[in-house]
Amino acid sequence: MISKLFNKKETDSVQPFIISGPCSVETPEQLFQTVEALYEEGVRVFRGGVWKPRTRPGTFEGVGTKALPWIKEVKQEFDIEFAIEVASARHVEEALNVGIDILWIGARSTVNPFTVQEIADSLEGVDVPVLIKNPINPDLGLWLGAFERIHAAGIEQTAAIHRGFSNFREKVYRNSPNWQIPIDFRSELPQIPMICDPSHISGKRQLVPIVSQKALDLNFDGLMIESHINPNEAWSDSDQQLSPKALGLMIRSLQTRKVHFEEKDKQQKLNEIRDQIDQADHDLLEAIHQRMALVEKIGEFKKLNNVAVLDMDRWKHILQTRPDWAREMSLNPTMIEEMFGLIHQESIKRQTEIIDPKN
Ligand SMILES: O=C(O)C(=O)C[C@]1(C(=O)O)C=C[C@@H](O)C=C1
Repeated sequence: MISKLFNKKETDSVQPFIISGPCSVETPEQLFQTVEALYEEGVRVFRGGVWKPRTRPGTFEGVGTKALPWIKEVKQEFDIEFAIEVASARHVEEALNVGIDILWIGARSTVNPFTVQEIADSLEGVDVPVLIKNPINPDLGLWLGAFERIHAAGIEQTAAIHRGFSNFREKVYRNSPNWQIPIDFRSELPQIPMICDPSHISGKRQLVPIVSQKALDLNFDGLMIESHINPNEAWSDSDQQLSPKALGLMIRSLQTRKVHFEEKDKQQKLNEIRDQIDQADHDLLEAIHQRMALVEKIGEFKKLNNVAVLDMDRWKHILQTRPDWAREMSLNPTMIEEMFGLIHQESIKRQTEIIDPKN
């Protein structure tokens, strides 16, 4: 049940917390059959879209309010909890009236502070867990802001859902994972459980196990995965839904990891390697410090001879050679290119301060 997610301690087993269910609730039969099959696979917390925010009009926008009694019925039949997406005060009211257990705020709502505030206001005095998906654009502040609004309304049980970020002509993912954003989120709000939604990141079912495994390797607390009794016939997101059987198989095949080393000698070994990393990082900073001193020397020289700070030819040469050197050392050339981009930016800043201290 969802309470497990909020009571999880760092030392607890790393079994991921699973929420599953169809992208959309379509018919009473589809809902019942999907829940029944997923229940057999061990799923106890369910999801199902009722009101669907779609990019383009004219596509299936969810069956709406009439799905709520169907959910109430399956909740009575099985001992389960059910989560639905809400995007307005009316949705919240209708969901709570039929005893929906968990609400989630979708990516298209998180992006809009007016919408989040409307939902927050409608939750004043209510005790219900709220899951908040990341905004569609890679903006950590918006995501954190949504939590601040919901917490200010008195909601205590909240969790984050990482569903990836919109992109342009990206070929692999439907929504780019940008893993650094949920990692940064966790360093800002470490007490908030983080769930990954591999279905929306992947966009195709073949990729769902890979993204799920990656999330577990990054120590996410749970997974929200779309599953449909007959994925190919689904009225929305048919490419990314798994059958309940496939979902069960996938969950059992996921490699779960421990959060920490348990044995003392292994922890000791880790500490030794970390000491070496500390030394390597210190050397790295020494090298950057030396480089900056040389950059400043050139800055003085340029000032004396009235030469401009930016030297495009030299910068191009650096941009060509450093990634090549990186490749020879089995380093990621793109990472090294980005690193030199930052270093060059700092060089320009320092030389500008030397040449023109007023700026
Ligand atoms: O080589 C120079 O002219 C420098 O000032 C050094 C440096 C660098 O950081 O390497 C800085 C600015 C220039 O655009 C090119 C290179």
